Amino acid sequence: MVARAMDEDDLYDAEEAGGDKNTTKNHDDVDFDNFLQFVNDEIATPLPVVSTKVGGGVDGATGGGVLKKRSSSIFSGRDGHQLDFDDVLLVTKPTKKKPSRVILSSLTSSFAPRSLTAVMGPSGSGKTSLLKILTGRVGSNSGGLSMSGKVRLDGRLVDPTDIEVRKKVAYVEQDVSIPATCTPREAIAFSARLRLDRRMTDDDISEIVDDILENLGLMHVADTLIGGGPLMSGGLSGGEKKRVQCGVELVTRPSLVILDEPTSGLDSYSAQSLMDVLKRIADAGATVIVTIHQPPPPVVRKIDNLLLLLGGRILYDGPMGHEVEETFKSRGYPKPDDYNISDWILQVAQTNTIDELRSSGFLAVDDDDERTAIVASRDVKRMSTIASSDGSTRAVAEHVGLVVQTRLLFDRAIKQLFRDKLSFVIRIVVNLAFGLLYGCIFLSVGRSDYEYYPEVMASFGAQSNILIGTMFGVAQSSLMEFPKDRPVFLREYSTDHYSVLPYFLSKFSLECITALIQVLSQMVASFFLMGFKANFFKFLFMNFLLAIASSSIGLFIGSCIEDPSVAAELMPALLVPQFLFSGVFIQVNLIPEFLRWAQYLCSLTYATRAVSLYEFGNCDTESCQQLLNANGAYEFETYLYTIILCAIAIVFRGTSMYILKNKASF
Ligand SMILES: Nc1ncnc2c1ncn2[C@@H]1O[C@H](COP(=O)(O)OP(=O)(O)OP(=O)(O)O)[C@@H](O)[C@H]1O
Repeated sequence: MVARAMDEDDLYDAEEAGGDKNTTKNHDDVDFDNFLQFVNDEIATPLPVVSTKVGGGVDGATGGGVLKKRSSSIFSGRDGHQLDFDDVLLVTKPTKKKPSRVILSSLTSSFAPRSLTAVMGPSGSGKTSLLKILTGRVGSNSGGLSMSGKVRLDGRLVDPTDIEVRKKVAYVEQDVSIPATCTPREAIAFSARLRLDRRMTDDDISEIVDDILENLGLMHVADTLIGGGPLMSGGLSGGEKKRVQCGVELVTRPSLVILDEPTSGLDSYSAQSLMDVLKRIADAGATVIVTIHQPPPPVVRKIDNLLLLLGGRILYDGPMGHEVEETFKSRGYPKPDDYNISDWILQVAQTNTIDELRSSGFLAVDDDDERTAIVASRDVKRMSTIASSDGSTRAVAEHVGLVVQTRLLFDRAIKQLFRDKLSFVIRIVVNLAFGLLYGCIFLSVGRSDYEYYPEVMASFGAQSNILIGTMFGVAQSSLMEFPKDRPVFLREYSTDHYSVLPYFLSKFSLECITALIQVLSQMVASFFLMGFKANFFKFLFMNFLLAIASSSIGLFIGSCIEDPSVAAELMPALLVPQFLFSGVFIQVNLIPEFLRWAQYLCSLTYATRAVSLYEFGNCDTESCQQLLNANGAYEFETYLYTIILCAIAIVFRGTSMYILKNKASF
């Protein structure tokens, strides 16, 4: 394994051989120059990049000794990013009922490379909000919030919401968003294959994956389904899932790692092990920032710097350890012997009022809420520029192309379908059962000679029933499935796993397969009992197109509306009017003219017309022709109905793609 890890490092070194470190840096500079619109500054002024706090330990040699030390890909050296933020203010927008509330009060601080910084503070003090701003998940346009301030990466002003900036930051959110049907090994390997250099062999990838699994203490569950969801019992514990999410981000050897409560839900040994991994990554050169609640002493020893927040203000910003204790002691809060430091500082923060803390010298006394930070030791511990690298910066990797991205996504989706097969099997069984029911109710309606109008109407009703069943069934399942995929897509897209097109292509391919099985099961059960005259395959094809158009509508609603229950409420509003305008309940020519145009908005209209042409088009009886004319079936050629349904599917899918891309990009 060691030999493998070195091979990989050699590969990176070889990639770099063509240019020195400055080449890489200049590349970054060019990128950042495009992102300087943040708070309307036209030209970024490179700051003298400083670290205000204590840097990390020496390369790879520190840590609590919990884990086996060895040369490893995730611990190999890199250039960290200096991250500064200046006057970051986050307030809720005032409404008629609620006045504006300050969440973050003009915070200014910085995080240096080669250091592990803990962001601590009581619940609600603004830790997650700060991380969301720094990682671009909250921006100046976030609904309900107003944000201002400046963020600099390596001294250059950037817009953290810009997708290109976001891709530089490995962000592990509080909520886990890994597909439940993957194993930890598959989840990490998926991320590695898509985000690491395409020239890596499968063996290289599996070495890296093993390395991460081992270091994150996940080997014993490496091949267990992550689980979760109503139909998949068992699976990993919350803490294990969280570690998988960390592994997925650490696979790229990131230079800037931001983790929101990575140790919550972990037992103390696992928390210690994870912090040891993060410390070693910081020692390798990365800038590592974590939010954490009351870490025990062994974890505290791994932390280089502390940013302590209270009510959106900075209470302490400086080195962790002895300096924190001294600062609190000098301001009248000496730590009692039976307290550990993290418990003590949180107790002080929570049991004293802002005024008391101010009068002790903790917060600025000039009563200016927007300038409240004291920066412990800032003057004496100022360090110069970006921490130097140990010379093994990774060159920009060549990622796999769109075809491989699509294949990998499709493979994962197929596995997902098979592993979560119960819900799919239920869907098919329900379709078969309904198909049989329809078949029995409309038994042999298609075997009449359609002389009388009620015979034609019965057959038309039977066709409509099949089509409506398809429309509801497919749109519903597409809408129900999407909330599971949505957070996964948003995380993976924004962390540079793949582009939007492969995601939609793989999803579409799988949906074609599942929709076809769904439609086929219903039609096999009903079509022959009903005894239609139409060609089975033509009917099946039109029904399938309606299914695809309907699933596209489901996807569209799912991408617009985050809350699945709201989306489910909205669904009937989009589907039910289709019965009214497609001639099922009332002939189209009887609908008042000023409303008749709505028929053209309904996918069901086109499918119904095409199918009735297949069934009654060759029938010369007056009844058949009356129905076809009344419902406008002759308005277009049959092939045009096919084209229109395809166009509906494309428009709704394209719009969903656009909406999701924008959501993930923000
Ligand atoms: N979108 C929002 N709209 C309104 N208020 C918000 C929003 N996001 C966060 N807040 C408020 O900002 C405050 C800080 O929230 P935040 O999640 O950043 O705290 P935290 O320190 O991470 O808490 P915890 O440790 O419990 O996770 C809270 O009072 C929260 O209600």
